[in-house]
Amino acid sequence: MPSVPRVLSIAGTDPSGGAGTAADLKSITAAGGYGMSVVTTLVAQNTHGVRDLHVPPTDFLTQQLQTVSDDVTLDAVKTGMLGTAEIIATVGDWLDTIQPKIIVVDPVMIATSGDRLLQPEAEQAMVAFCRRATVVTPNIDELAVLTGQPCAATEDEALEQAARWSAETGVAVIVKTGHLDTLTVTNTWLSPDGIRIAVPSTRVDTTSTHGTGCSLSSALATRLGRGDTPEAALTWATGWLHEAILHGAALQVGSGHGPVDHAHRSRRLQAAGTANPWLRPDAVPRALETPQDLGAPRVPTPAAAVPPAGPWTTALWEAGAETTSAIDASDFVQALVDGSLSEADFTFYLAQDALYLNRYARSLAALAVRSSSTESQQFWSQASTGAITEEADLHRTWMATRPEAARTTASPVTSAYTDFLLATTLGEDRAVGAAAVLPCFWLYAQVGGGIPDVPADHPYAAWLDTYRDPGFVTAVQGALDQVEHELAGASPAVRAAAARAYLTACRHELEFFEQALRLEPEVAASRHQAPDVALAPALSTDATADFAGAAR
Ligand SMILES: Nc1ncnc2c1ncn2[C@@H]1O[C@H](COP(=O)(O)OP(=O)(O)OP(=O)(O)O)[C@@H](O)[C@H]1O
Ligand SMILES: Cc1ncc(COP(=O)(O)O)c(N)n1
Repeated sequence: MPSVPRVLSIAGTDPSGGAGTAADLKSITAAGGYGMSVVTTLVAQNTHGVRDLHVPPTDFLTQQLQTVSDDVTLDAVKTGMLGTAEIIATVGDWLDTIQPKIIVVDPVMIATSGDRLLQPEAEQAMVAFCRRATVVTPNIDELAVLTGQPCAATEDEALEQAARWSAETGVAVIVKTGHLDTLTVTNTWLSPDGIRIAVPSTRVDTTSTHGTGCSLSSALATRLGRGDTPEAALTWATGWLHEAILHGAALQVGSGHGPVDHAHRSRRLQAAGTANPWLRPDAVPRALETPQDLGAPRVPTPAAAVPPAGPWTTALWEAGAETTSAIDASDFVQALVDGSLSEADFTFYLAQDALYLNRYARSLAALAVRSSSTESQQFWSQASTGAITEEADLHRTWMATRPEAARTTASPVTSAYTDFLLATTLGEDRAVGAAAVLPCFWLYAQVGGGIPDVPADHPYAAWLDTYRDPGFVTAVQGALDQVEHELAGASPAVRAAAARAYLTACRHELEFFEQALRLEPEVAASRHQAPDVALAPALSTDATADFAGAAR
């Protein structure tokens, strides 16, 4: 199996780039595959709808298909808009000859705009075509046509329809609840033997959903084609698409139902991977005589959940506003708060947090050693004890049942942050060290202050409560008092170094939060290699139980 799966999309076109072949190629690329494209129908459409269709001669479709398969080994094939019974028959014959290992069929019938993309008289041919698939991805209306049932009004009804059809045909089905009026959109993999793998995500309030079905099926085909298990493939595809939908509107493409941002994740990773220094050389002057020397805030300053302790910490808060706002708006924090963060991502985050806290506690102890007053020594010592106690709590509660998380080692992002903290608290002036440890206190309290009350069944309710703990807020106030005092008494040059350390630590915080979203589920994939044939029936109940606890 090559590491880059070779995936062929067989679909219609969308010159505005949101659906069809364009969406498929972008999704295959985003999912880590090499995308290829055979065109069934030329569609003159944009974000408002379809204006015209042109169907090239079927002979030419056959030529396209054969030209690709004569030359390239296909790890997965995804079909989208087929349009007519003749095209369905042509693609069906070709598939029967080639017999690709993975066939994902998105039985496209009607576009979001309401335009027909499959001739009504071809519906039954499409139903029969679906029997060739490894997995089909109908929306609620397409599921009704497939099963010959009335349109399901609830998720349970849809699951029941799909389960019956799957058992009868031996083909797995993804039940998608995007078209139902539910707060959570769930994609459920249903195997013919009744096994269900449900992957929920929070519904995004947006009109940028043109091409979501095309994108999900292409990403799924790619992940299955590279050997992922059904659970790993569907989890990845759903999470990636959720992010793409969230950021679709920002593309400002068209004035109807806009596309999703297929490339959002790669753009984010590219930005995180640049070698640009975090701080501009002129971000902080060489010396700070007064707090005002730090300059006016470049962006609107969010209200601080725990107020600054005086003019110096006010100036630091204003200077760090850009990063503070970015943390609040980050996908990780949003997903943690709305509960859509996957358990694997959350477990990774907690495991890194435990490693972080251990070294953070040492940095706080270093400040205690170097303190010049008894009060200050007491404060840093108690804070250090608090951090190490919290680490022990994490191990006792969450990680005790997740041995692979307890065994993990520090990520590059965690190491960079803790190395910076230890080097600064041990090697720089005490005021600089105090400023460096402040963001961990202050920005956690900030995230906590912005969290709405969550229902008791929220998966991370207990963890979110720790952010708002009154004892923690008192500790934050104590840290602010220390930094305010240290800066007031420091030289202008040391104050400038302290401001730089504070801003650098703010940025480490942002990277620390977001790192869980940069994980690839390699470990899960390699532990659960996809079987060679008939993916879905090969899944055992034991395997499904194991998925639930699989680490990345
Ligand atoms: N508003 C939304 N919020 C979150 N996820 C969504 C939303 N709309 C769609 N999705 C995601 O996109 C997937 C496909 O969406 P949907 O159920 O609408 O399929 P579809 O009708 O086949 O798509 P298409 O619009 O391309 O025809 C869903 O299963 C879900 O993962
Ligand atoms: C060529 C082609 N294939 C599929 C769709 C469905 O996508 P949507 O329902 O989001 O418009 C489409 N509009 N065009």
